Amino acid sequence: MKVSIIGATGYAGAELMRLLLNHPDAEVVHVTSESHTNVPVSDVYPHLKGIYDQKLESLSDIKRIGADSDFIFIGLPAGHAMEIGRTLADMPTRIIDLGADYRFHDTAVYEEWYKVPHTHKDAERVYGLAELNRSKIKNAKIIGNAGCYTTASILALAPLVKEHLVDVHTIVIDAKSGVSGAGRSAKLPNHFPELYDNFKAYGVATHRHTPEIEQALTDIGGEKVLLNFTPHLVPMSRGILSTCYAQLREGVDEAAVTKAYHTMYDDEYFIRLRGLGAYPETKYVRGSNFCDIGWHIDNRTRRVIVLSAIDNLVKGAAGQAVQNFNIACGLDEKTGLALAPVYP
Ligand SMILES: NC(=O)C1=CN([C@@H]2O[C@H](COP(=O)(O)OP(=O)(O)OC[C@H]3O[C@@H](n4cnc5c(N)ncnc54)[C@H](OP(=O)(O)O)[C@@H]3O)[C@@H](O)[C@H]2O)C=CC1
Ligand SMILES: CC(=O)N[C@@H](CCC(=O)OP(=O)(O)O)C(=O)O
Repeated sequence: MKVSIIGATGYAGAELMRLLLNHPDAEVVHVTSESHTNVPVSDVYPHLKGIYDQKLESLSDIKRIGADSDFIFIGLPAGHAMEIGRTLADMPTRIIDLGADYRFHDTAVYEEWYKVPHTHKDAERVYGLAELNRSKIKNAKIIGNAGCYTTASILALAPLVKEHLVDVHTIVIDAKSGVSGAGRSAKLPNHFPELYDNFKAYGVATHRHTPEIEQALTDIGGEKVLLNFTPHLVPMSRGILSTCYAQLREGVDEAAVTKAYHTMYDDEYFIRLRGLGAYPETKYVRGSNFCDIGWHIDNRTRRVIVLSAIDNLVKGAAGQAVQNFNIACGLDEKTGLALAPVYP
């Protein structure tokens, strides 16, 4: 398969290159950047020297790049992928967007939270969270790859919501991310003295991943979900730990909770059930496509507390995109992704 990466100079793009260059069924034919056009990508990312020295191109010629690619992976800020999707709409090229443009069923929700008009409302698109949407991803023209905090949080809560074990109006998600989640461009809150030896929340009650998590959990349980989501920035480069709380429905016990996780995930290679009482850590998944999940029950408050850990750049972005690519190509989902985490 010939694949191209739009926005290859971003962190998600760089991680896509790492994974796709090692993928036995993918050939990376075009990589783009507007700020480093005509420069070898290995000048921007010296860790790729001698492995991939392809010159970066501008996306101004996206039709030619599209015509030369079976798949286009897009790693641009929100609001840019839909223009590409529209331009390539009549071509056979398939699109995997790592941003948010194609994640919502209702583009009005996107417009409300992302504050930009949606310009490709009638796009044939599917939500790209493999464990939930495999059959639709298989033949999709456009895959809206799930977000990073959202992947960790949805996977943690899905079995509880699916089996109706919790009151869906009581869900609280407290998530922590490494700073690569914010992208490569310089921003004051991510400047070393602001970040190092510090721990801070942001986006309280306003973060854009809130409606995405609500949409997926509503789809799974069939009951409208409204929840609280609070993200935090941690002074590490990669990783997300999501701590999710919900009130158990009457009569639900430890055994029912544990059974729900095993029923949903026992056959999922990338979900590692660490079990009741376990403490997943970001370091146990670093550089890999795994999502580790552990659950706890507080019998005093009748709350279930679920912990999930992912690498934001892998299962939260590029790895998930490659998993979706594998499904869309009819390949084994693990192709190019059977990587042990980097430890320590
Ligand atoms: N980082 C993460 O953990 C995750 C990121 N994502 C999503 O992936 C996408 C990329 O994120 P990330 O890699 O972190 O972002 P970065 O900021 O690191 O990279 C952004 C990329 O987009 C390009 N770009 C920026 N502005 C424009 C523009 N106006 N027109 C064309 N190209 C532009 C940049 O290229 P250049 O400046 O060289 O032209 C660069 O290649 C986003 O939608 C993000 O939400 C999803 C999940 C996790
Ligand atoms: C730490 C940090 O800043 N994280 C980003 C995560 C969002 C992101 O990268 O976008 P996706 O929606 O494509 O996952 C943020 O909070 O905006």
